[in-house]
Amino acid sequence: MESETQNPNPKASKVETKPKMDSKDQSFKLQANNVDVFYGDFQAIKNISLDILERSITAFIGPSGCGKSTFLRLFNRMNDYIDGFHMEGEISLDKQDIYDPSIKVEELRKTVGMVFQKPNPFPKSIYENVAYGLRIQGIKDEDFIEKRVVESLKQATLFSEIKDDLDKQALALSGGQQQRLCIARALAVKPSVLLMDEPTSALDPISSGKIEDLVHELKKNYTIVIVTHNMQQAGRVSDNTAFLYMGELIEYGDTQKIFTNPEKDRTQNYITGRFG
Ligand SMILES: Nc1ncnc2c1ncn2[C@@H]1O[C@H](COP(=O)(O)OP(=O)(O)OP(=O)(O)O)[C@@H](O)[C@H]1O
Repeated sequence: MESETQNPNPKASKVETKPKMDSKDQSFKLQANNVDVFYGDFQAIKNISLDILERSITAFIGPSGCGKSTFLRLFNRMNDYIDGFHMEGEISLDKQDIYDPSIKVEELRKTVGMVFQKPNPFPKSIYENVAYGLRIQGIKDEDFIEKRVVESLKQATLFSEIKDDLDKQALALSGGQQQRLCIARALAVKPSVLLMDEPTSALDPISSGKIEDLVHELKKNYTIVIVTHNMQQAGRVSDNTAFLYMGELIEYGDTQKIFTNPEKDRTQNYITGRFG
């Protein structure tokens, strides 16, 4: 067996899995441990381990098809119903295995909310879109619902724009407003984690900027994981960045470091636009 002393640089190929903590009372909110994902015979995620800090923003970057969305969706079990999906390894939230048979997926998704690439409001009023998650929980107290709707719309920095139009069709809003509405809808059930899969890719630069500001603001109270193809965006909004390539985690750590002085050539080539 090869001993470490025979390897001149044993750390050269090791991938860091834990980001640096800002303070001692921060902890890891989400953890992936030796995770493999298969769609039928195809392996989309290859032995990824990675820890995500609470109240931080973590970006997943990498070329199309490298597994970013698949990996993101593991954290609220959105892949479960995909034909041929199979996972090995462990994903935990607050140190609890979320694939344990005792876990109720609906409960998990209250804690781990998701915002998708294309804004997808329901064909209902603005108010009812945000109230939806509360109503399906069986909450009937209208005063409580109204308070939560207003609070969530304010958090999503949409309230001032639509406060006189709460009964208006959500689909009549602009794309950027619809996306903020979807964020308000996700926030209304009081999650602690928000997964965002390319949340600004369908939006104009001004709307994208508003979402970025909002994400930054939400970090105070939420753990946010964002998939993005936009390098500038990853650099601007995230604290830590994970670079994936062909299903593998190539590099993970402080965003500024990844973007200015990455450890791996592949990361350097990707962030400087040489492929992807
Ligand atoms: N439902 C599915 N069935 C079979 N293969 C799939 C399925 N979804 C994704 N894949 C494959 O898994 C791999 C990872 O896909 P995934 O969508 O996670 O990548 P991605 O990095 O998010 O890509 P993009 O940036 O283009 O959205 C790809 O090769 C893709 O073709």
